[in-house]
Amino acid sequence: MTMLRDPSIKYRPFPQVPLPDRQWPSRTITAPPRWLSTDLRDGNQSIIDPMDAVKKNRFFDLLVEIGVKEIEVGFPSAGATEFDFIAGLVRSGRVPDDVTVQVLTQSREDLIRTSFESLEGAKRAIVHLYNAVSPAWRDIVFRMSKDEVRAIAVAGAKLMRDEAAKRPETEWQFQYSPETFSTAELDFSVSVCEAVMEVLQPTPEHPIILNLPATVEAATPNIYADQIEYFCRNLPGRESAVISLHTHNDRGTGVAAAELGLMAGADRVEGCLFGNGERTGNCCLVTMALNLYTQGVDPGLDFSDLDRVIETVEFCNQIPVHQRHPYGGELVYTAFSGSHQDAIKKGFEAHARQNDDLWRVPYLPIDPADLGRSYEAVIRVNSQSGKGGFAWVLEQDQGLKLPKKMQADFSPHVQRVADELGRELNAADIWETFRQAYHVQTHPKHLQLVDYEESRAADGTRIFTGKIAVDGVEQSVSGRGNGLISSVIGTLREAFGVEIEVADYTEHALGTGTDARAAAYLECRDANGRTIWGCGIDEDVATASVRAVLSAANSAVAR
Ligand SMILES: CC(=O)SCCNC(=O)CCNC(=O)[C@H](O)C(C)(C)COP(=O)(O)OP(=O)(O)OC[C@H]1O[C@@H](n2cnc3c(N)ncnc32)[C@H](O)[C@@H]1OP(=O)(O)O
Ligand SMILES: CC(C)C(=O)C(=O)O
Repeated sequence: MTMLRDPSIKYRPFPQVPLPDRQWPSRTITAPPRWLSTDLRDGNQSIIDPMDAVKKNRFFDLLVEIGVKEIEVGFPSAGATEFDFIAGLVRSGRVPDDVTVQVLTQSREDLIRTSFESLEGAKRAIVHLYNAVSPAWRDIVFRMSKDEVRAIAVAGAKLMRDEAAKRPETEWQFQYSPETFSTAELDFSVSVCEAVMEVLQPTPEHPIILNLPATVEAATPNIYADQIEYFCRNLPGRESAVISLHTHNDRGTGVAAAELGLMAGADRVEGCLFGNGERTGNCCLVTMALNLYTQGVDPGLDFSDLDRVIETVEFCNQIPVHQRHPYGGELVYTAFSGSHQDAIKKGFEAHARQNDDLWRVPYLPIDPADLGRSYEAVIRVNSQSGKGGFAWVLEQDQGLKLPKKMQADFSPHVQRVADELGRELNAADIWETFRQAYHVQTHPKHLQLVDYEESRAADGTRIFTGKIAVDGVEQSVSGRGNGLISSVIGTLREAFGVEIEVADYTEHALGTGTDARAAAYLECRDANGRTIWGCGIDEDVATASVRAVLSAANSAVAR
């Protein structure tokens, strides 16, 4: 086999656009575009098994629910499934008044006629005509000159005009795509579109949609933006055209190209949910819309229950949404690594304290709750995790707020278990590790709080009585007020010879109202001066405190 020394010699750099005074780089997007979903057309034509009517109907309903107002529902001349679905839909009365359906046709006579027939009876519809215009398609696919290719577009436009005139009961809009626009000569694309406009006579009140596809993405997104700005500046009658973008993702920048294209003057964006579409897909409408959302621009599309959207899209396309897909992927709000967890946990705490709604949580570009995601899975623990990780999980799962020093004490326990298991630790694993490390609750072999009662003296001081057991041998304890902890410790020392001394004590509430409980943490020293921790979780502070003493005592006994 002959090997090329440098295979890249097969390729050439994409030429620059002659636009030295380009304006788009200094613009910002301040309003959403008109959105068109082509899930049921470009998306559908790219999947292994195109959708049947059940799937198409379900997808259509989803698009209506999330607020898409222009929906390309198919390619009527592709076959009976497509035709029947489209004809059935427009006649079913299921197209809301504020939604316009669109169909695509090649610029071929029989296909255009079939497309109009499929829309018979529609209140309003867009017929979308296309033919490829760039050199490779002219030379290789059509073997035609520029004039001949322009003539294909003009002939199609004339037929569209005439077919529409036969059906005045429908409010028609015309869309023309110079397919392969981004790899064609710009002046030629302008001239073809101009010729189509001459036939269809659009006005500012009744504009044509000129859709400028990056049919195959072949350059960096700034080049596409230059092409859009150039086209907008050089199209005669620009005010009578809605400029639409239709990007593909062959270089992985389909969304970026559409964003820059909007900055360059476009009005409308075509794409698919989660970037389905030919080859590497189309511009992802979810990503693009939520990118706007995170800049404070309401995209006008509702993704507040994103998991339901994903469920329908996956069912209809039979393609899973990647776990790392922007905004929607299962893992995109999850931090496993220690420093990320630490920052996110601090971010959530700061967010809870601040007075405004401004979202400023490190590592999370959007509030998962805005998309219907809960915070629970944001931080997950494995061997790459740090203190912030398990502290967050314990707080979310058990309501426990571990003091910082106790987090440091618990950390090696979690690390050991994560290394031993070699997998992610779930909340139950962490809680079990915690229970074992601090003898939380009781263990048959250890000390137990058997009985506990609390009352108030006339001056309000707490009075308590109870029993402690070791291996079933019970011992009474009692105390008053702040002497509670020391009196239990005294009882333990006398009855069982357990030596512990309190170094520090913290408590916090775990709930409110009838669910109110408390957690208490003791930092203690055992007889050898080593630090041990006690932790009690209970229905009130006093009980939690006693349990904390017992758990510390259990640790001391265990040593
Ligand atoms: C970029 C895009 O995504 S465009 C959308 C593409 N989507 C689809 O093609 C899905 C639906 N398509 C279909 O079901 C079929 O292609 C049909 C029914 C429309 C047409 O099928 P066929 O008649 O077998 O034609 P086929 O699809 O092979 O197209 C090839 C012919 O169309 C011509 N053609 C291709 N594009 C165009 C165009 N935009 N305008 C005019 N002619 C075109 C080709 O030159 C070729 O002509 P030739 O046979 O004289 O060489
Ligand atoms: C028909 C056009 C809009 C298309 O799908 C493309 O060029 O990718």
